[in-house]
Amino acid sequence: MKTFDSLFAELAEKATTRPAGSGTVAELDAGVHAIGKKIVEEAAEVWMAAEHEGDERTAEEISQLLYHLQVLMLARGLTLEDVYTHL
Ligand SMILES: N=c1c2ncn([C@@H]3O[C@H](COP(=O)(O)OP(=O)(O)OP(=O)(O)O)[C@@H](O)[C@H]3O)c2ncn1[C@@H]1O[C@H](COP(=O)(O)O)[C@@H](O)[C@H]1O
Repeated sequence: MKTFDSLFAELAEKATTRPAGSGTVAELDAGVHAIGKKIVEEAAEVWMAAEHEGDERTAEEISQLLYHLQVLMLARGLTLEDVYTHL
């Protein structure tokens, strides 16, 4: 099972090697503005799932939000440590 840290390592590797067909690479190429819009969209889906759907759907939406947050971190050149220092 992936963790937040292992997913970040995987995405950082993809950002460097840029494999064909990677959604992460496509999202990075779309830029911070597009990624930010995706984060807002996913955050709303988390909210709606938590209020109106079950635990499984809510967990799935949260995972997607975490993914897009990590892509934004990579787009900005932020590391996990940069974020963890504020926790
Ligand atoms: N965890 C995720 C992940 N969560 C969300 N997403 C992307 O976010 C989209 C979800 O957006 P939506 O909520 O709008 O769902 P949707 O409407 O069904 O999808 P779209 O119409 O937006 O494509 C998915 O289609 C994926 O493109 C993710 N894409 C990738 N990952 C992980 O990242 C790894 C690397 O992915 P690639 O870069 O594509 O190889 C994968 O192995 C996965 O583990």
